[in-house]
Amino acid sequence: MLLERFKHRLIVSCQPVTGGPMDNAEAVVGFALAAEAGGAAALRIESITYLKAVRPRTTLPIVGIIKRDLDNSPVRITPFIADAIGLCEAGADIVAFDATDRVRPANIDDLVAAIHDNGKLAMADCSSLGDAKAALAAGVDCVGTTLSGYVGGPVPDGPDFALIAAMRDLTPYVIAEGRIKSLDDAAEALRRGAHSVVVGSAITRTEHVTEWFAEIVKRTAGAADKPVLAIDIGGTKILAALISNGKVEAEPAGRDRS
Ligand SMILES: CC(=O)N[C@H](C=O)[C@@H](O)[C@H](O)[C@H](O)COP(=O)(O)O
Repeated sequence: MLLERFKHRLIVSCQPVTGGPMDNAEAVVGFALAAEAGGAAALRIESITYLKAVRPRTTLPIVGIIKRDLDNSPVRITPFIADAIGLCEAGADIVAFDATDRVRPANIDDLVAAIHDNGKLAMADCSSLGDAKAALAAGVDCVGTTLSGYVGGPVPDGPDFALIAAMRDLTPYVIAEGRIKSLDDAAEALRRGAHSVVVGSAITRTEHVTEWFAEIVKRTAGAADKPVLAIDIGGTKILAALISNGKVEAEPAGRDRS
């Protein structure tokens, strides 16, 4: 089964920042081939144009999506049946779509039927356990935590590990996705029961990664001039730099929805 090809493996989402210098087919193909060279077992590609550019260059399974900004619905990921069919025809192996319980142009049953009629697998991008339950009842092949944190309120800093674990009680095919930014995050997702892990921004949104580093470097400026405390623990001397409020903070919260 196709899902077994990326069991306990990495999926790289190759979605550049919209309108940025990497937002072109050449760069997306470059990201995809670099991800494959680095050991990714599958790719997530947005738009028919980029899917058509990447498809002939790799045999890795591709999760295809189309993003749209609609006036009458907050649903962005593969909102229409025609989008799902277009992705199947352009060579996606799996079609992912927004499976949230919000006003939507196409219902989930019809999306799943269209994807399956075209011989492809359906992935539900969920925001909650309820979304996952409904999507599995509609016959999706796998569920992702993709939209957790993106359906209202502030976007959290880290991944939704609790949702990964809760989904794992419903199906073994849980794709951990969303704000997985470090090696520890990826490992923790597996420990919580993820079938595979999607990393996007931390690998293929150069602007975001640069911003994370730029911010921490800026915030830590002057730290070398602050007093350094030597702590003796069990005979081992540990030097703890006293930086502003006493800790070096992690990267700033993500803000981009591209
Ligand atoms: C919320 C939404 O629209 N997520 C999108 C879904 O395809 C992408 O913008 C994300 O980059 C992708 O899910 C991977 O997540 P991260 O970039 O955090 O590793």
